[in-house]
Amino acid sequence: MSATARKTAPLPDDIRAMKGGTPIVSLTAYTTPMARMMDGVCDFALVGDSVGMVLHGMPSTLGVTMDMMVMHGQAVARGLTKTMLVIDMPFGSYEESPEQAFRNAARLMRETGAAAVKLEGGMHMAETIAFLVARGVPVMAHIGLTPQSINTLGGYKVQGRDDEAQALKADARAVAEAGAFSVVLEKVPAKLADEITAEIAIPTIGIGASAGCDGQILVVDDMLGLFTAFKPKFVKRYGTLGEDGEAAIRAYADEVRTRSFPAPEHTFADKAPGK
Ligand SMILES: Nc1nc(=O)c2c([nH]1)NC[C@@H]1CN(c3ccc(C(=O)N[C@@H](CCC(=O)O)C(=O)O)cc3)CN21
Ligand SMILES: CC(C)C(=O)C(=O)O
Ligand SMILES: [Mg+2]
Repeated sequence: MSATARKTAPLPDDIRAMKGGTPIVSLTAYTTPMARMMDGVCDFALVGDSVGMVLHGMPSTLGVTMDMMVMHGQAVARGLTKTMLVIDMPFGSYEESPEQAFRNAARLMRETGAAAVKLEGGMHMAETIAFLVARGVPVMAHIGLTPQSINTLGGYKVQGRDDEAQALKADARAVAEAGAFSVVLEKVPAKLADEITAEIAIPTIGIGASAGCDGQILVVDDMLGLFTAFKPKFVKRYGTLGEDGEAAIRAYADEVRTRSFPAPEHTFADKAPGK
């Protein structure tokens, strides 16, 4: 069933069941109004740790904290009734041990109402994914370009080219076998993304991957043209909100300086009407 025909949000198993069907539609969301715009249109919304870069001006996602994820998760949850909420586990909140991952995943779900968490990593996170799933935490995996590893990956580069391809396939298999209900493939060659999509039993969600993935995700501020500090090649701008906002602010500034704003209809008489 598509998100638009639903009365309630899908569950992780409903997303899993969309493998091979109509592509899964998703975007990031960090605030209530943005969540409302996509409610019932997207199948799931992700409170991404990209929030640090997009809303807080951080240079990478490494500085994002659990408290930030909880606060943005709560804001997004207030705007969703028909779209599933997924929340990123931030850097440092899950890598140490399965127990640490469970403690923090449980906090994210308890305090935000998210249906699932997402974490970065393939084979080396398989044990943690299985530990979480066994304890009631649905997990979306994220492999390929994993921005929390920017300092060991050496840049936001395409992953899985040439001799890296087999390792990326092994990561995809490992997270699927560990019980993840879906996996994000970020910035991997299209042919490799198609091969992984054909090979594993769970939906692949592409970002800079392939139209053949089982679904797609983008940072909503990127696709709206609202975030313009950088533009990855995989971003398509469907709107010009950044430019529109700048023009609106300039128009307001001009009108204030010329005293044409506020106009009479924006001001109040000293007697109430009819009195
Ligand atoms: N606004 C935004 N959009 C994103 O997609 C995003 C974030 N922030 N923050 C977290 C991660 C970081 N991601 C990024 C960040 C930069 C590039 C980028 O600049 N890519 C260039 C090439 C860079 C290189 O080769 O080193 C590109 O053209 O794709 C890609 C993905 C994806 N995620
Ligand atoms: C781009 C998506 C997949 C993400 O992890 C994020 O926004 O943090
Ligand atoms: Mg993320």
